[in-house]
Amino acid sequence: MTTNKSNPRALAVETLERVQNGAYSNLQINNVITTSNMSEKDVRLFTNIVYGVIQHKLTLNYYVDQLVRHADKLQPWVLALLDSALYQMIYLDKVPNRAIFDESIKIAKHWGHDGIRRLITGVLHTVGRRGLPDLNQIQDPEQRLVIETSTPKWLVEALQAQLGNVRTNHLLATINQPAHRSIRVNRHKTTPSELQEKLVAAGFTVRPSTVAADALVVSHGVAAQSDLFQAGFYTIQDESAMLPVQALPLTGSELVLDACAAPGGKTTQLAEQLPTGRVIALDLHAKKLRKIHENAERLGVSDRIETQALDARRVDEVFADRTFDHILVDAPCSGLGLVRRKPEIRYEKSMADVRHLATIQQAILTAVAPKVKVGGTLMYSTCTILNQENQENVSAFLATHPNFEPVVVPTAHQLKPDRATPELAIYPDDYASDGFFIAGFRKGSA
Ligand SMILES: C[S@@+](CC[C@H](N)C(=O)[O-])C[C@H]1O[C@@H](n2cnc3c(N)ncnc32)[C@H](O)[C@@H]1O
Repeated sequence: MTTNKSNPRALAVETLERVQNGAYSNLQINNVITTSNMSEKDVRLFTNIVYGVIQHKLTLNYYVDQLVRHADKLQPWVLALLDSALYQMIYLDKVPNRAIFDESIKIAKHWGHDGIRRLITGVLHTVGRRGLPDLNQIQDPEQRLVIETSTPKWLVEALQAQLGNVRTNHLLATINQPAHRSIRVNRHKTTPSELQEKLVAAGFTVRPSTVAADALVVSHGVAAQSDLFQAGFYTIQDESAMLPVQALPLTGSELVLDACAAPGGKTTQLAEQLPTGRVIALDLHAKKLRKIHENAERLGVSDRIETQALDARRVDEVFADRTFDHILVDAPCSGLGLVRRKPEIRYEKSMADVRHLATIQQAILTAVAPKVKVGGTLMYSTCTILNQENQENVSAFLATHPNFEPVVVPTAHQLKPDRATPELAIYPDDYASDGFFIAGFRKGSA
């Protein structure tokens, strides 16, 4: 199938087909944008259609099932075309139906045979005349929530059990809103107010974060394309992801283990605060370590970082007990807190994955615990929002490690005071950041 490189709708259908076949949406989107010759306005439409269809996938599938007999037999590209046309009709107020009809039918004609053109024309005209199938026909309230919010049943049930129905409804009603775009100020080179001034002078709109002390929130401007980024004045990182390092009591000369470190967002954050200290950064995958070096070079802190490919569950083979002043375990996790940025993540995981990851997380915590010096801190974090990978791991760790006690996670400057608890769970609808979880443990004795 060949696509005109400047047609945002055709490129969106092609991209959606690839995502249906297992490709990552953010990588595909970046790839298409860099190789296409779309205008800025068309890039926005293309991105909006791809993310929008993925965000509303279960809702759109429901409509297609109601509107097309044997929808399960449709070829992936035909389904992607129907989904993207319906998405535009339902969710994009500013795009006239005429344009959606004409463009979709043109794509159907270009790629398909006449039967497909007739199918697409028929479906779009039916919706134009009679409106959409009514979601209230779905009798079971839980199934209705699954379809309305496009969230798999297992995840709806897990959230309801954890948060209750009211909070779950609020969270699911907001997961398709955009997350803040934020950057972390490189304290090794500048200060938040100085960088803010420089960015404003370069045409950006930025404000200090209410979540993390070293974060600025960018509402206008492409942070990854600025000369200030290339010169290492900041790194791109979510506000909530800055909190685990911010919560460590660093004085500047410590030896810190970052047990699950690539691509190095937190390794470099640690290094920026250790002028006379050192970070040992581990990752299971050797090829990911290169990214840590690239980031550290750009930020000017590479001489404070040592990397090593190692399974964190095997630290005992390499390091003596009580080697590190502090240890950070930013664990491999299901990543459900990133749902605003990676909308497909909710369809890719299952409760079995969550439980499997929880066993790995516990094994990592157990393996690294002896390597913390007495009086040092073991900081645990994930970018997920389910208790199974968070609070349940904390309870299991404390139950089996009586020599550790929970420490209050002193968070951001303006977080709600009632959040100053031993554990900090941030949900995506709290501050429009990624969902994150942080818990700290201080070692009281060997
Ligand atoms: C959540 S990511 C870390 C993100 C990183 N801390 C940052 O801030 O940029 C988890 C990382 O753990 C690594 N990983 C997975 N299993 C591991 C293990 N058993 N030991 C060490 N690293 C592991 C993954 O390759 C992945 O890079």
